[in-house]
Amino acid sequence: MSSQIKDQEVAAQEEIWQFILGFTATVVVKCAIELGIPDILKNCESPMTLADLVSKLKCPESSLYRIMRFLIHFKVLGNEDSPFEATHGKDLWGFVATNPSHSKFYNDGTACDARAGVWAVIEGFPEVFKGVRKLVDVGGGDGTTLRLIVEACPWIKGINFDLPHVVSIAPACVDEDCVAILRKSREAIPQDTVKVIVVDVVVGREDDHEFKVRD
Ligand SMILES: C[S@@+](CC[C@H](N)C(=O)[O-])C[C@H]1O[C@@H](n2cnc3c(N)ncnc32)[C@H](O)[C@@H]1O
Repeated sequence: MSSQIKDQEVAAQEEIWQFILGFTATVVVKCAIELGIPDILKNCESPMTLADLVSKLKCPESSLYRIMRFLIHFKVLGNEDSPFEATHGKDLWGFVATNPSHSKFYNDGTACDARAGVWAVIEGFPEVFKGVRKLVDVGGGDGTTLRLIVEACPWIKGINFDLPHVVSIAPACVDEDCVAILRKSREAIPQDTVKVIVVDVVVGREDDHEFKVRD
């Protein structure tokens, strides 16, 4: 089956599911209003946890969790500022830049995640690395992902691109580079010899129904 026909079939399936389950949003919002959730949140004096809401409404926690997740995901409820920014007065990257211990904690966590997950890409999709001579890991943290890839594919030259406070303490076995080189390389290198490899979890996007590898 051609990928175009497959995409059309997936789109058609999504449309059918939309017809079948399209009533869900209306029902969840009705349920939230009947429970009085918007009023409770509007009138509370300090931030409420899910447990606070459960004890106030005497609802099963798992059901209330699903209702709240739905309302927040579809932006029926929510703040303009992220909770993190509201608490710390800056975004996560600004915060870790001035908190070295938190930065290390964060980098060690993402490195741990990379050690567990990057093999799925190296072993599951080895073809994406064929013909790649230089690989820039954008937001590559302490370089763990890049190091594993370069070890498995020694023909690749790795460039770890991240914020100065992260790159400055990353182990030195990967090359470091700067924003200008990254921007220029995208313009300068011929399209047929460049691959941008994105490995991430995508939530709430039209094409989030499949795990895709894109060049
Ligand atoms: C979720 S972590 C990913 C870490 C790594 N790629 C991995 O999978 O283990 C996102 C990374 O993006 C970096 N980052 C955030 N803003 C950035 C920016 N403006 N320029 C470069 N890197 C940035 C952070 O420092 C962090 O290391």
